[in-house]
Amino acid sequence: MIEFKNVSKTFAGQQKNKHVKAVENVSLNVADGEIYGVMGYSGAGKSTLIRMINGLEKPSSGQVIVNGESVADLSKPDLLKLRRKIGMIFQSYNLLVTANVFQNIVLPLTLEGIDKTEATQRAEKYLKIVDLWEKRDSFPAQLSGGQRQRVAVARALAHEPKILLSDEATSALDPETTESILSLLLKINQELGITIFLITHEMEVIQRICDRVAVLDQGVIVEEGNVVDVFTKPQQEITKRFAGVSDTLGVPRDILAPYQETKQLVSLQFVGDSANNPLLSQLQEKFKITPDILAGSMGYMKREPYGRLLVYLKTDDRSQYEAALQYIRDQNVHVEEVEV
Ligand SMILES: Nc1ncnc2c1ncn2[C@@H]1O[C@H](COP(=O)(O)OP(=O)(O)OP(=O)(O)O)[C@@H](O)[C@H]1O
Repeated sequence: MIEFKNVSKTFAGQQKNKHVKAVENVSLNVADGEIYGVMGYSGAGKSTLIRMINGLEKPSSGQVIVNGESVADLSKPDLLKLRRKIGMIFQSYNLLVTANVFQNIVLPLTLEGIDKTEATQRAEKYLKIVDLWEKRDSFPAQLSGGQRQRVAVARALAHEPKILLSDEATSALDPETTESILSLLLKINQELGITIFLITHEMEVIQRICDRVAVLDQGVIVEEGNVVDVFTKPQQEITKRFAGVSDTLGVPRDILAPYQETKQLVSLQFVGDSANNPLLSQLQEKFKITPDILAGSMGYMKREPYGRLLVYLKTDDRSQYEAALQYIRDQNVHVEEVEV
């Protein structure tokens, strides 16, 4: 549905002959119905990348192909048609402040030439989907950040797009509101079949809703794949930083130092069914190991339960320890020894 073929984008810099390579030789494929996330720190090139999908930026080389058509080669009218099939939401919502919620949806539709009855019906339908029908007469200033983003989502959906682009849509929201917007995006993807392409610097966003992820560093994709694989077995340093795998789940290193002597401090990651296994009590039973839990977290990776634990595997018998590690791996739990 969306394909980047060896795409690079270079901007002229402020000084003569100083060019900025915002995106470099990016190739990726987003399938119909997928939620695809691009993650990277500020300045990595995420905005440039997403803006090439709806032709707001043109590649310096390579091609961005949407629905089989090269975006940069489209005529003006065809580009406009394509943009109608692509909705976009932003961190800053971009609502009309002088219009109420209902008008915020209806006005852009009528400007596009859709008749008033149809526009009104769509506004009602999509405001109900985002659960804001009761707020239809309110103005943006009277809404919370999460509600404003819901209006923006309804406005995008009212154009009945096949693709929704999300540019840091939850970055300005608190964790609870972020969760409600992310579950809305999941619902839209599943119930309306809309393909979602999002950019973010928040790992939680990727983990919660994306099927696949690309990690962008200085314009280059350094790692790409299924979200569970990328986060449980990150290859690149930057991905590890995002995933916090080599991390100690926030436990200060001086607290961990005494555990480090025996080198039996491990981090465990459980996904899906393995999250429900009583693994630690099995270690005790089978290997006479006393696990000391130093930190832990539990959440979801998309719909799968996902847990992490930082555990000290207490035993004087090194061979039992090694056997326990193997046993943990056999239970499909990802285990890594932690260096403090
Ligand atoms: N129009 C432009 N002219 C010159 N340089 C630009 C332009 N747009 C982006 N850049 C540069 O390209 C690089 C990538 O910027 P981009 O905005 O795509 O990154 P980003 O990952 O979206 O960052 P952020 O999360 O901070 O928005 C940066 O070095 C930026 O300064």
